[in-house]
Amino acid sequence: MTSGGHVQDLFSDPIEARLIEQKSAGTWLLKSWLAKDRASISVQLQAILQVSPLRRFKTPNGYSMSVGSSNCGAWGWISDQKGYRYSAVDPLTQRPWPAMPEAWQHLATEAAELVGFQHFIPDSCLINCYEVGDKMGLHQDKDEEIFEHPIVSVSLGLPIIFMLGGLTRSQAYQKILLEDSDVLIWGGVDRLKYHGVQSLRKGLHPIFGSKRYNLTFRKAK
Ligand SMILES: O=C(O)CCC(=O)C(=O)O
Ligand SMILES: [Fe+2]
Repeated sequence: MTSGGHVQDLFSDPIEARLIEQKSAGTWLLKSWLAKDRASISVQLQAILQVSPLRRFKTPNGYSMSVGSSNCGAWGWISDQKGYRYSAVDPLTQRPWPAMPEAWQHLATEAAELVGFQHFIPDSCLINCYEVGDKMGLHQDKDEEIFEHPIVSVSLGLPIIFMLGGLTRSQAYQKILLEDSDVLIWGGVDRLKYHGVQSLRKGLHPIFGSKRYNLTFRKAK
């Protein structure tokens, strides 16, 4: 192998770009963390969506959410006229949500551990699919029974700007670029921070096409 080829190999290996950035007292960004897993995650994701397809949940005031959503794991986050909550049954299929792949649970547990959150065993994975123009306004994740565990959020496909705000809606937010294979973790003093994402911009990703998927791992119950 020529030395040029060797350098090329090193720098084209996405694993080389793995990096941990602390964004706030209780928030960490793991850059390119899942690059080596994304092809298998994509296959597992499509299998899950065959069983429990993406759908746009209705908010309690009757609007459709901008993103398409589904779940896997024991508990799925849902929304309808009755409010936001966790359900063991997919309201679309009237069957339990697909099981959370073991590899997914492990990656979420390991990522949390890496930044100091022990014993995080998620029982819920919300799947969101963003198409061009889709966004999510500032909100808190507060439908879980306890807030001792962090949120582990995996980004796949096209990049998006994540907004990390404060503990009140009116506080200024920092912008965090989330790219394919990044993992964002927030917990502890940041667990109830307002957050959201800005509109997805047009693009084409080699595996995920014109979309961005987000997997949000939580301990719901
Ligand atoms: O798509 C994201 O990165 C954030 C999603 C989110 O905050 C949620 O589903 O509660
Ligand atoms: Fe959220």
